[in-house]
Amino acid sequence: MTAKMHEFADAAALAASLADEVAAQLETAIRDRGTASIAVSGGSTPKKFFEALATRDIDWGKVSVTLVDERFVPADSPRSNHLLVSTHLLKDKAAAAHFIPLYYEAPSIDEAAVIATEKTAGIGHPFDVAILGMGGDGHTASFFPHGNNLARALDLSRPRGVLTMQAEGAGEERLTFSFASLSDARFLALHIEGQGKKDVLEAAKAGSDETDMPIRAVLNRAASPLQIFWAP
Ligand SMILES: O=C(O)[C@H](O)[C@@H](O)[C@H](O)[C@H](O)COP(=O)(O)O
Repeated sequence: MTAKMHEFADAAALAASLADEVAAQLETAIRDRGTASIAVSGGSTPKKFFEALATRDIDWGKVSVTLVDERFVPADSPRSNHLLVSTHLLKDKAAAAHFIPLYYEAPSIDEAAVIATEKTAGIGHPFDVAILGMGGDGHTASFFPHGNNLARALDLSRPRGVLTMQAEGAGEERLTFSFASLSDARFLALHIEGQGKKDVLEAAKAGSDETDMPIRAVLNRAASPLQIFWAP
């Protein structure tokens, strides 16, 4: 599917524009189907976007928010994406949203992934909005280069759900929605910032090996058009 580039003068302008677009997408979903669902990524990039989206005056009580992926740490860990979203997004107007975490205390991460799949089964068929980030190694979600579960995670023939991932560049073990869960989001966006990430994107476009740069799966095989939001 094609990718459309949206470039902005700075991160603040990008955050405002992406927040407006996402709010409009969620409002349309609520109007058409009564509810809306959004999956957001963690990391450092989304903070300004989250802060802007939290102020948008939509019917947040009808919106389910979840994570594209999560480090296998409890919500009080500084590495937790749940903590990041609670701090920067689930406040102000968006405090009324229904958040579904991916991390659950369980005897193993595999059992936590089964719980996360069950807990999120009622949303995301497809997601109304999915916001992806990208690492400097070309990972997105927790689709890390040479990850132990990467082939399964990128296999669009597999069922929707949450998988585990271990990889050299990932730090903690990860929980991640599969590509099949994210690929057909009604609004599928990649939010990256800085010249370095733009260079990584160009390198990804110049090759085809998804094991080396998993973002290539999203660039080349996503079911929905990919909206790339970039600021210097
Ligand atoms: O849990 C995570 O870290 C994210 O979901 C991950 O996929 C993130 O989007 C990239 O690593 C980019 O992170 P930065 O925004 O910090 O560069």
